[in-house]
Amino acid sequence: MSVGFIGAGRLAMAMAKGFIRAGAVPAENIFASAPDNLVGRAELRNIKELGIHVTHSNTALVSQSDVVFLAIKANVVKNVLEEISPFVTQRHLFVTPMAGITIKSVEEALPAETRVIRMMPNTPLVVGEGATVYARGEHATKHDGEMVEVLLSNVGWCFEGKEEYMDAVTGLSGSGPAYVFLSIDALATGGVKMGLSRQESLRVAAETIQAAAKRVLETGAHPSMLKDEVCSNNILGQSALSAIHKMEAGGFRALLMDAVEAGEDRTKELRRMGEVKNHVED
Ligand SMILES: NC(=O)C1=CN([C@@H]2O[C@H](COP(=O)(O)OP(=O)(O)OC[C@H]3O[C@@H](n4cnc5c(N)ncnc54)[C@H](O)[C@@H]3O)[C@@H](O)[C@H]2O)C=CC1
Ligand SMILES: O=C(O)[C@@H]1CCC=N1
Repeated sequence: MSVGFIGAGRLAMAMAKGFIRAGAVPAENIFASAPDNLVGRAELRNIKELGIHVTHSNTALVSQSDVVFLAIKANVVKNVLEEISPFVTQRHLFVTPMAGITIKSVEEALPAETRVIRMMPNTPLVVGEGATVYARGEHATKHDGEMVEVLLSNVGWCFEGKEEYMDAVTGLSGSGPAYVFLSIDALATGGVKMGLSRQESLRVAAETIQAAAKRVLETGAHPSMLKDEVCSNNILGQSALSAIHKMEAGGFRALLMDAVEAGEDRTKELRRMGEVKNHVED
Protein backbone atom coordinates (compact mmCIF):
# COMPACT_ATOMS: atom_id res chain seq x y z
CA MET A 1 0.00 0.00 0.00
CA SER A 2 1.33 3.45 -0.89
CA VAL A 3 0.43 6.40 1.33
CA GLY A 4 0.45 10.02 0.14
CA PHE A 5 0.25 13.26 2.11
CA ILE A 6 -1.00 16.34 0.30
CA GLY A 7 0.68 18.94 2.51
CA ALA A 8 4.02 18.40 4.21
CA GLY A 9 3.53 20.46 7.35
CA ARG A 10 3.42 19.58 11.03
CA LEU A 11 0.78 16.85 10.88
CA ALA A 12 2.15 15.16 7.74
CA MET A 13 5.63 15.13 9.26
CA ALA A 14 4.36 13.64 12.56
CA MET A 15 2.32 10.96 10.76
CA ALA A 16 5.04 9.99 8.29
CA LYS A 17 7.62 9.76 11.11
CA GLY A 18 5.20 7.79 13.30
CA PHE A 19 4.34 5.31 10.53
CA ILE A 20 8.00 4.73 9.65
CA ARG A 21 9.11 4.45 13.26
CA ALA A 22 6.33 1.93 14.03
CA GLY A 23 7.17 -0.10 10.90
CA ALA A 24 3.56 0.44 9.74
CA VAL A 25 4.51 1.76 6.27
CA PRO A 26 8.02 1.61 4.78
CA ALA A 27 9.49 5.01 3.86
CA GLU A 28 9.73 4.05 0.18
CA ASN A 29 5.92 3.69 0.08
CA ILE A 30 5.27 7.20 1.41
CA PHE A 31 4.84 10.35 -0.72
CA ALA A 32 4.35 14.00 0.23
CA SER A 33 3.54 17.11 -1.79
CA ALA A 34 3.74 20.82 -1.03
CA PRO A 35 3.66 23.96 -3.20
CA ASP A 36 6.72 25.18 -5.09
CA ASN A 37 7.21 28.23 -2.85
CA LEU A 38 9.64 29.16 -0.06
CA VAL A 39 7.66 27.35 2.66
CA GLY A 40 6.76 24.32 0.53
CA ARG A 41 10.35 23.83 -0.63
CA ALA A 42 11.68 23.97 2.96
CA GLU A 43 8.98 21.55 4.18
CA LEU A 44 9.75 19.05 1.43
CA ARG A 45 13.48 19.27 2.16
CA ASN A 46 12.76 18.40 5.82
CA ILE A 47 10.31 15.59 5.22
CA LYS A 48 12.52 14.07 2.49
CA GLU A 49 15.07 13.34 5.22
CA LEU A 50 12.73 10.54 6.36
CA GLY A 51 13.56 8.76 3.09
CA ILE A 52 10.13 9.34 1.54
CA HIS A 53 9.32 10.58 -1.99
CA VAL A 54 8.48 14.27 -2.41
CA THR A 55 6.93 16.32 -5.19
CA HIS A 56 5.50 19.77 -5.85
CA SER A 57 2.72 18.15 -7.89
CA ASN A 58 -0.45 17.16 -6.00
CA THR A 59 -1.74 15.35 -9.08
CA ALA A 60 1.46 13.25 -9.41
CA LEU A 61 1.12 12.38 -5.72
CA VAL A 62 -2.46 11.21 -6.21
CA SER A 63 -1.42 9.05 -9.17
CA GLN A 64 1.28 7.40 -7.01
CA SER A 65 -0.80 6.79 -3.87
CA ASP A 66 -3.52 4.35 -2.80
CA VAL A 67 -4.39 6.18 0.42
CA VAL A 68 -4.28 9.98 0.28
CA PHE A 69 -4.20 12.05 3.49
CA LEU A 70 -5.37 15.65 3.04
CA ALA A 71 -2.84 17.23 5.43
CA ILE A 72 -3.72 20.76 4.35
CA LYS A 73 -5.60 23.64 5.93
CA ALA A 74 -9.25 24.45 5.29
CA ASN A 75 -8.42 27.63 3.36
CA VAL A 76 -6.91 25.71 0.41
CA VAL A 77 -9.04 22.56 0.40
CA LYS A 78 -11.47 23.71 -2.26
CA ASN A 79 -8.68 24.52 -4.73
CA VAL A 80 -6.73 21.35 -4.00
CA LEU A 81 -9.73 19.05 -4.45
CA GLU A 82 -10.66 20.77 -7.71
CA GLU A 83 -7.08 20.31 -8.95
CA ILE A 84 -6.77 16.59 -8.09
CA SER A 85 -10.32 15.47 -8.86
CA PRO A 86 -9.61 14.45 -12.51
CA PHE A 87 -6.83 12.13 -11.26
CA VAL A 88 -8.93 10.30 -8.66
CA THR A 89 -9.90 6.71 -9.45
CA GLN A 90 -11.76 3.91 -7.67
CA ARG A 91 -8.49 2.64 -6.20
CA HIS A 92 -8.13 5.71 -3.99
CA LEU A 93 -9.16 6.11 -0.38
CA PHE A 94 -9.15 9.72 0.87
CA VAL A 95 -8.55 10.42 4.53
CA THR A 96 -9.16 13.93 5.80
CA PRO A 97 -7.71 15.02 9.17
CA MET A 98 -8.73 18.64 8.50
CA ALA A 99 -10.37 20.44 11.41
CA GLY A 100 -13.93 21.36 10.55
CA ILE A 101 -14.09 19.99 7.01
CA THR A 102 -17.00 17.60 6.58
CA ILE A 103 -16.96 14.29 4.73
CA LYS A 104 -19.80 15.49 2.52
CA SER A 105 -17.88 18.56 1.30
CA VAL A 106 -14.90 16.36 0.33
CA GLU A 107 -17.15 13.77 -1.34
CA GLU A 108 -18.94 16.47 -3.32
CA ALA A 109 -15.65 17.87 -4.66
CA LEU A 110 -14.36 14.46 -5.83
CA PRO A 111 -15.78 12.01 -8.40
CA ALA A 112 -19.03 10.23 -7.48
CA GLU A 113 -18.61 7.34 -5.02
CA THR A 114 -15.12 8.32 -3.92
CA ARG A 115 -14.32 6.62 -0.61
CA VAL A 116 -13.69 9.23 2.09
CA ILE A 117 -12.84 8.88 5.78
CA ARG A 118 -12.64 11.82 8.17
CA MET A 119 -10.37 11.47 11.17
CA MET A 120 -9.01 13.58 13.99
CA PRO A 121 -5.54 12.43 15.08
CA ASN A 122 -3.09 14.20 17.36
CA THR A 123 0.63 14.77 16.95
CA PRO A 124 1.92 12.50 19.77
CA LEU A 125 1.39 9.73 17.22
CA VAL A 126 4.92 10.64 16.19
CA VAL A 127 6.03 8.67 19.28
CA GLY A 128 3.40 5.97 18.80
CA GLU A 129 1.02 7.35 21.45
CA GLY A 130 -1.64 9.30 19.59
CA ALA A 131 -5.42 9.24 19.94
CA THR A 132 -7.44 9.13 16.72
CA VAL A 133 -11.18 9.11 16.16
CA TYR A 134 -12.49 8.47 12.64
CA ALA A 135 -15.81 8.40 10.79
CA ARG A 136 -16.61 6.79 7.44
CA GLY A 137 -18.18 8.56 4.50
CA GLU A 138 -21.07 7.19 2.47
CA HIS A 139 -18.89 5.08 0.16
CA ALA A 140 -16.06 4.10 2.48
CA THR A 141 -16.44 0.41 3.31
CA LYS A 142 -16.12 -1.34 6.64
CA HIS A 143 -12.86 -2.71 5.27
CA ASP A 144 -11.61 0.85 4.56
CA GLY A 145 -12.43 1.75 8.17
CA GLU A 146 -10.61 -1.31 9.49
CA MET A 147 -7.61 -0.51 7.32
CA VAL A 148 -7.39 3.04 8.72
CA GLU A 149 -7.91 1.70 12.24
CA VAL A 150 -5.10 -0.85 11.86
CA LEU A 151 -2.80 1.78 10.37
CA LEU A 152 -3.47 4.37 13.08
CA SER A 153 -3.41 1.75 15.84
CA ASN A 154 0.27 1.31 15.04
CA VAL A 155 0.79 4.83 16.35
CA GLY A 156 -1.58 4.95 19.30
CA TRP A 157 -5.24 4.37 20.07
CA CYS A 158 -7.85 4.61 17.32
CA PHE A 159 -11.58 4.05 17.22
CA GLU A 160 -14.57 4.68 14.96
CA GLY A 161 -16.96 7.40 16.12
CA LYS A 162 -19.74 9.56 14.75
CA GLU A 163 -18.90 12.46 12.45
CA GLU A 164 -21.19 14.75 14.43
CA TYR A 165 -18.71 14.55 17.36
CA MET A 166 -15.65 15.33 15.25
CA ASP A 167 -15.59 19.09 15.99
CA ALA A 168 -15.72 18.34 19.71
CA VAL A 169 -12.96 15.74 19.31
CA THR A 170 -10.89 18.45 17.60
CA GLY A 171 -11.31 20.70 20.66
CA LEU A 172 -10.55 17.81 23.01
CA SER A 173 -7.84 15.53 21.60
CA GLY A 174 -6.81 17.15 18.28
CA SER A 175 -5.73 20.28 20.15
CA GLY A 176 -5.43 18.58 23.56
CA PRO A 177 -1.67 17.89 23.47
CA ALA A 178 -1.13 21.66 23.42
CA TYR A 179 -3.12 22.06 26.66
CA VAL A 180 -1.06 19.30 28.28
CA PHE A 181 2.25 20.78 27.10
CA LEU A 182 1.22 24.06 28.72
CA SER A 183 0.30 22.20 31.90
CA ILE A 184 3.67 20.41 32.00
CA ASP A 185 5.48 23.69 31.49
CA ALA A 186 3.44 25.39 34.23
CA LEU A 187 3.99 22.56 36.73
CA ALA A 188 7.69 22.46 35.94
CA THR A 189 7.95 26.22 36.36
CA GLY A 190 6.30 25.86 39.77
CA GLY A 191 9.01 23.33 40.66
CA VAL A 192 11.73 25.70 39.46
CA LYS A 193 10.23 28.46 41.58
CA MET A 194 10.53 26.15 44.59
CA GLY A 195 14.22 25.48 43.86
CA LEU A 196 14.33 22.43 41.54
CA SER A 197 16.54 22.57 38.46
CA ARG A 198 14.62 23.20 35.21
CA GLN A 199 15.70 19.82 33.84
CA GLU A 200 14.66 17.83 36.94
CA SER A 201 11.43 19.71 37.29
CA LEU A 202 10.41 19.16 33.65
CA ARG A 203 11.09 15.44 33.92
CA VAL A 204 9.15 15.12 37.18
CA ALA A 205 6.20 17.05 35.72
CA ALA A 206 6.08 15.04 32.47
CA GLU A 207 6.45 11.68 34.26
CA THR A 208 3.66 12.68 36.67
CA ILE A 209 1.24 13.52 33.84
CA GLN A 210 2.11 10.31 32.00
CA ALA A 211 1.73 8.22 35.17
CA ALA A 212 -1.61 9.79 36.08
CA ALA A 213 -2.98 9.20 32.56
CA LYS A 214 -1.79 5.59 32.70
CA ARG A 215 -3.54 5.12 36.05
CA VAL A 216 -6.84 6.38 34.59
CA LEU A 217 -6.51 4.05 31.59
CA GLU A 218 -5.44 0.99 33.58
CA THR A 219 -8.00 1.27 36.40
CA GLY A 220 -10.93 2.63 34.41
CA ALA A 221 -11.74 4.45 37.66
CA HIS A 222 -13.35 7.89 37.81
CA PRO A 223 -10.58 10.53 37.98
CA SER A 224 -12.26 12.12 41.03
CA MET A 225 -11.86 8.85 42.93
CA LEU A 226 -8.20 8.65 41.92
CA LYS A 227 -7.81 12.27 43.05
CA ASP A 228 -9.15 11.30 46.48
CA GLU A 229 -6.43 8.63 46.73
CA VAL A 230 -3.83 11.40 46.45
CA CYS A 231 -5.43 13.81 48.88
CA SER A 232 -4.95 12.87 52.53
CA ASN A 233 -8.14 13.81 54.24
CA ASN A 234 -6.96 14.29 57.80
CA ILE A 235 -5.34 17.24 59.38
CA LEU A 236 -1.87 15.60 59.34
CA GLY A 237 -1.67 15.84 55.54
CA GLN A 238 -3.68 17.90 53.12
CA SER A 239 -0.83 19.20 50.98
CA ALA A 240 -2.71 18.07 47.85
CA LEU A 241 -6.05 19.39 49.12
CA SER A 242 -4.52 22.79 49.85
CA ALA A 243 -3.22 22.89 46.27
CA ILE A 244 -6.55 21.76 44.84
CA HIS A 245 -8.37 24.46 46.80
CA LYS A 246 -6.14 27.00 44.99
CA MET A 247 -6.87 25.37 41.62
CA GLU A 248 -10.62 25.39 42.18
CA ALA A 249 -10.50 29.04 43.28
CA GLY A 250 -8.73 29.84 39.99
CA GLY A 251 -11.39 28.05 37.96
CA PHE A 252 -9.00 25.33 36.75
CA ARG A 253 -11.59 22.79 35.65
CA ALA A 254 -13.93 25.39 34.14
CA LEU A 255 -10.97 26.75 32.19
CA LEU A 256 -10.22 23.36 30.64
CA MET A 257 -13.89 22.85 29.79
CA ASP A 258 -13.93 26.31 28.18
CA ALA A 259 -10.79 25.38 26.22
CA VAL A 260 -12.47 22.33 24.67
CA GLU A 261 -15.53 24.44 23.84
CA ALA A 262 -13.41 27.22 22.28
CA GLY A 263 -11.54 24.63 20.20
CA GLU A 264 -14.84 23.26 18.94
CA ASP A 265 -16.21 26.74 18.17
CA ARG A 266 -13.14 27.64 16.14
CA THR A 267 -13.39 24.32 14.26
CA LYS A 268 -16.87 25.33 13.12
CA GLU A 269 -15.46 28.63 11.83
CA LEU A 270 -12.81 26.70 9.87
CA ARG A 271 -15.63 24.81 8.15
CA ARG A 272 -16.90 28.12 6.71
CA MET A 273 -13.34 28.91 5.57
CA GLY A 274 -13.28 25.63 3.62
CA GLU A 275 -16.33 26.65 1.63
CA VAL A 276 -14.58 29.30 -0.45
CA LYS A 277 -11.55 29.14 -2.70
CA ASN A 278 -8.16 30.18 -1.28
CA HIS A 279 -9.72 31.85 1.74
CA VAL A 280 -7.51 34.38 3.50
CA GLU A 281 -8.72 35.45 6.97
CA ASP A 282 -9.25 39.18 7.57
N1 LIG B 1 -1.01 20.06 13.76
C1 LIG B 1 -1.87 19.31 14.46
O1 LIG B 1 -1.65 19.06 15.66
C2 LIG B 1 -3.11 18.76 13.82
C3 LIG B 1 -3.56 19.21 12.59
N2 LIG B 1 -4.73 18.70 12.05
C4 LIG B 1 -5.19 19.18 10.76
O2 LIG B 1 -4.22 18.85 9.77
C5 LIG B 1 -4.20 19.85 8.74
C6 LIG B 1 -2.76 20.33 8.55
O3 LIG B 1 -2.34 20.93 9.74
P1 LIG B 1 -0.81 21.25 10.01
O4 LIG B 1 0.04 20.18 9.48
O5 LIG B 1 -0.73 21.62 11.45
O6 LIG B 1 -0.64 22.57 9.13
P2 LIG B 1 0.66 23.11 8.40
O7 LIG B 1 0.39 24.53 8.08
O8 LIG B 1 1.87 22.75 9.19
O9 LIG B 1 0.69 22.26 7.04
C7 LIG B 1 -0.12 22.57 5.93
C8 LIG B 1 0.59 22.08 4.71
O10 LIG B 1 -0.20 22.35 3.55
C9 LIG B 1 0.67 22.77 2.52
N3 LIG B 1 -0.10 23.42 1.45
C10 LIG B 1 -0.60 24.67 1.39
N4 LIG B 1 -1.22 24.87 0.20
C11 LIG B 1 -1.11 23.69 -0.48
C12 LIG B 1 -1.52 23.26 -1.77
N5 LIG B 1 -2.21 24.05 -2.58
N6 LIG B 1 -1.20 22.01 -2.15
C13 LIG B 1 -0.52 21.16 -1.33
N7 LIG B 1 -0.11 21.51 -0.09
C14 LIG B 1 -0.41 22.77 0.31
C15 LIG B 1 1.66 23.66 3.23
O11 LIG B 1 2.80 23.93 2.44
C16 LIG B 1 1.94 22.78 4.44
O12 LIG B 1 2.89 21.79 4.09
C17 LIG B 1 -5.13 20.98 9.19
O13 LIG B 1 -6.32 20.93 8.46
C18 LIG B 1 -5.37 20.69 10.67
O14 LIG B 1 -6.66 21.04 11.08
C19 LIG B 1 -5.44 17.74 12.68
C20 LIG B 1 -5.03 17.24 13.88
C21 LIG B 1 -3.86 17.73 14.57
O1 LIG C 1 -5.05 24.16 15.54
C1 LIG C 1 -5.44 23.53 14.55
O2 LIG C 1 -6.05 24.08 13.62
C2 LIG C 1 -5.22 22.04 14.48
C3 LIG C 1 -6.50 21.26 14.67
C4 LIG C 1 -6.24 20.32 15.80
C5 LIG C 1 -4.92 20.68 16.25
N1 LIG C 1 -4.37 21.59 15.54
